[in-house]
Amino acid sequence: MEESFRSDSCQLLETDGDFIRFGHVATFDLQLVEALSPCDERRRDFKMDMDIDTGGNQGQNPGQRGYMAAASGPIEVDPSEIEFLEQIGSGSFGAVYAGKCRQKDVAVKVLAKQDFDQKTLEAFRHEVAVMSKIYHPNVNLFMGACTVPGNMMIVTELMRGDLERLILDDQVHLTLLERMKLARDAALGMLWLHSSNPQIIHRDLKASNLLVDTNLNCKICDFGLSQFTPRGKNIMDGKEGAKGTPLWMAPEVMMGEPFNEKADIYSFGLILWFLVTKKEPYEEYDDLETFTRDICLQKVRPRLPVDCDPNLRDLITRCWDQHPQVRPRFSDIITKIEHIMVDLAIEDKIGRQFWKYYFLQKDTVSWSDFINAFAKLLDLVPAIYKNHPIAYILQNHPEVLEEKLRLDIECLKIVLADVSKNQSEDNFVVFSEKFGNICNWFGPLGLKPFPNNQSILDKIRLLLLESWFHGDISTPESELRLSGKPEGTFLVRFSTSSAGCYTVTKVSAGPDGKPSIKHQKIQHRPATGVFEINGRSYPTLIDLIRCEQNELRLFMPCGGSRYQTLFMQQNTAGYVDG
Ligand SMILES: Nc1ncnc2c1ncn2[C@@H]1O[C@H](COP(=O)(O)OP(=O)(O)OP(=O)(O)O)[C@@H](O)[C@H]1O
Repeated sequence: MEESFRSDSCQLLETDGDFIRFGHVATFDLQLVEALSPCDERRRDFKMDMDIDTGGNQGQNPGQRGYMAAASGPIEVDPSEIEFLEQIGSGSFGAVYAGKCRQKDVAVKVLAKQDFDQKTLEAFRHEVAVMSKIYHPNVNLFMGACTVPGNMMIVTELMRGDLERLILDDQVHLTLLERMKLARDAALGMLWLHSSNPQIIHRDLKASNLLVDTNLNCKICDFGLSQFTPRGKNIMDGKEGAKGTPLWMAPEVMMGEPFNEKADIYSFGLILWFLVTKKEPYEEYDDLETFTRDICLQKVRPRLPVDCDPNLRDLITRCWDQHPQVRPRFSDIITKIEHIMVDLAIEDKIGRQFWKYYFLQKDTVSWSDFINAFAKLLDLVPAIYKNHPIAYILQNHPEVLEEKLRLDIECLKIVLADVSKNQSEDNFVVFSEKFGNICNWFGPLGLKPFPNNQSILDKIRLLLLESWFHGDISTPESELRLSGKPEGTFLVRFSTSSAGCYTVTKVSAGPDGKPSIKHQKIQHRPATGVFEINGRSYPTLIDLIRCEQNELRLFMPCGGSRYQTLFMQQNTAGYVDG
């Protein structure tokens, strides 16, 4: 039963083999070449390219080494230039190896079938030429190919692995936000393919065809080659699971009906479901006939978890809708995912709106871009300098800003900004998620006139002034700072496990009378701003510590908070009460 389920699927994979019309490549180049000046070197190159694309390969013997070298397709790679290392995957197409080519780490796909007839061979070469013209950061980089029968292989950039393995790996823990970022990357790559001329429909979009690099960037692979899938090679061994089966395939494709790029959108809906649930779709099916009937006629779809974000739920259900015309385009999907990503990163209502308004497409922004926008939101810049970005004023005319405001901004920067890995302009960046955390810890974010006359910046500055506040240190670090200190020494830090909460860590007497270090959570409801410990609530964290010091036996602040250096050179006396 299992066998027929899988082997039948390969017939379904081959319903339509000519969605890319090869002549388009030449037409496209012709338009470009006309735009070039007659003496432009590229004109000559394009001419050669066209000769090849239109079959004018005079003097070249197809099938000989050198055929592709003249085309504008991928660089022809001689098999002797490839050093094969270990096998890293296998698919219907053949085996994939990690390797080295011209001293660069690469992935090499060796075609299982090497004895194509002449027509298929030509089609394969054209296909490879089209693929080699796709350059997008979310499309696996095509580097070269060997198109000589007997040694047919494709060389691409080497990635860390595929999305399926990554998500199903128990050792890897990615937040839903990180998983949505992967989805957005994939959608960006797919939008590029769908918008290409000729349009490229993937037709075999699934988690194992999405590759992930060490920085968790996701890239599309294996597009445009599915018509070269050898019949009968879709049968997977038990270990590989249900790859190459119709699991991810749109109903219209399964039924052999005409289809368009919306078939990829259906598959993408399943990928989103996979990212949400971290489960293979349709694990309960092992019979193709039942499966096809249920998906195509009964419109069965995988079950979404009850706690799934409603916007994500809506997006997924529209993607896998039975009717292709109802399914959104990748451009809409990307915008929807971006909204969902901001919603996941930032709970605070105003914080969310702010980030969507200024930075919807970004999950990281430079500190100067952030503070310029944030200053506008909080109306921080004095009226006469309204048209100047605050980052510019801070750098060039700091004297025009009140000293208190400058200190406020320093305080915000120290809790919010991270050192940029990419050396951005000012070396500091702000992550949407960190901004969301700051809103949770110090929010809710109010606008002018500020509630209780305190802006979020006032709240941050006042807390950082307290020598017991150590902010973003880990549990082991807090224990290290308190070790050997007398009973009653304490510090307060951000909770690492509960959004918006804090932890008080103190030295107290253990059961044997010896000092031991204890951690206790301070609940904080970001929406109301109330702080709670042992059932008692306070309007601020400072009030809580002041009022609870006897009850909790908090007698001596632990030194060493990095924030204290901010106040050393400042005359902070006037700012203590806001
Ligand atoms: N560039 C690459 N870098 C790292 N791993 C890769 C690369 N290309 C492919 N792989 C690995 O090899 C596996 C097989 O790749 P391939 O694209 O040939 O098959 P598939 O898409 O998984 O299956 P099928 O061909 O049946 O659709 C991928 O799932 C991935 O784990």
